[in-house]
Amino acid sequence: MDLVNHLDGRLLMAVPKKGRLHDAALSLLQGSDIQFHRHNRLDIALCHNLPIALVFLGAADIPVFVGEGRCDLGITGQDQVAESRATGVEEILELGFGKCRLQVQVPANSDIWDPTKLVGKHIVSSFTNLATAYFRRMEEEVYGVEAVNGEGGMKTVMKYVGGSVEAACALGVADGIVDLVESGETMKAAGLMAIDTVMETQAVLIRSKNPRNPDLADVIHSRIKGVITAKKYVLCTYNVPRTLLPRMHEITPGKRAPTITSLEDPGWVAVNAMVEKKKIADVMDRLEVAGASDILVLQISNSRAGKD
Ligand SMILES: Nc1ncnc2c1ncn2[C@@H]1O[C@H](COP(=O)(O)OP(=O)(O)OP(=O)(O)O)[C@@H](O)[C@H]1O
Ligand SMILES: O=P(O)(O)OC[C@H]1O[C@H](OP(=O)(O)OP(=O)(O)O)[C@H](O)[C@@H]1O
Repeated sequence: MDLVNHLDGRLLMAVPKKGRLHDAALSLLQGSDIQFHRHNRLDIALCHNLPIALVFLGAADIPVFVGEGRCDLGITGQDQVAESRATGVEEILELGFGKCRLQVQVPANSDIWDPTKLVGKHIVSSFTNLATAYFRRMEEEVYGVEAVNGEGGMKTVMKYVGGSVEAACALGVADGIVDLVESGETMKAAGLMAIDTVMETQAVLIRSKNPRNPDLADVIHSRIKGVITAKKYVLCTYNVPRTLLPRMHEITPGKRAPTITSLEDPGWVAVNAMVEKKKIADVMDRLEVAGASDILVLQISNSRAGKD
């Protein structure tokens, strides 16, 4: 198949080809009804039902390709967007997965508790741009802005390593590292402890500032937002005497406002309201105490809200 000719006029969407973000990104595409078949070993897949092609790339390369306008949309980590320093990229939607922290770590048995104590020492990271900017701030704290901008500041030595960054301290290559932490298991297993957070990150939908087909980019944005909202919320429905509505409104304000429907029984109403999944148990307890009955919780399989 002549893929290059088939790409003509299609919106190009970059997706992580492996790693932590891959599965969740594919699940979002599936929920958004972006249908494709990826041929064995091919990093480009044409969609059957939309004029889109998916481009499977490393998470770190995605902001670069989108920033240069070679791809129009992309899914990657906020950490990768910041590290890439890509200026042609807009972060348009936080996706709620791939949540972790980029942290400064040192050997757990070291007496370094303050990151300024690492100034002038050896640091290893896969995020050398973010780590360099961070240690520049530390150097400014220690030596003052003028000294660091002039020749006086002692430079922290930054070394790039593409993977297994946690091994650097044990190998004697680094005094500290800057790497991602989620559960902390990897850090603990490597005998390290975190002493500061450089940034919090999660997966994000990014868009080129000049997409090939802005209308289609908007449609995909909207579909993905619908899937995210559906995953985040449930629909809570219950019956309640109309007189109790003000209190109910406080407990279930809904996303915009709850829907109130009259019941055959005069004086009673039915209420429908979207509630964040993580709060639903507490909300049900409070509704019951406040006098609601017939409380039901329904999963939302997809959603589309108006503009915020
Ligand atoms: N433990 C984690 N928990 C949650 N999200 C993570 C975690 N580790 C990484 N991420 C997110 O996933 C992104 C990709 O990290 P991952 O380790 O999967 O790299 P990768 O795709 O294998 O890339 P590489 O080609 O550098 O190996 C990170 O930039 C970060 O946003
Ligand atoms: O705090 P934790 O839950 O242990 O997660 C942190 C680890 O996850 C990431 O690596 P990943 O396992 O994706 O593999 P990689 O080193 O090949 O990137 C990251 O680079 C850390 O090493």
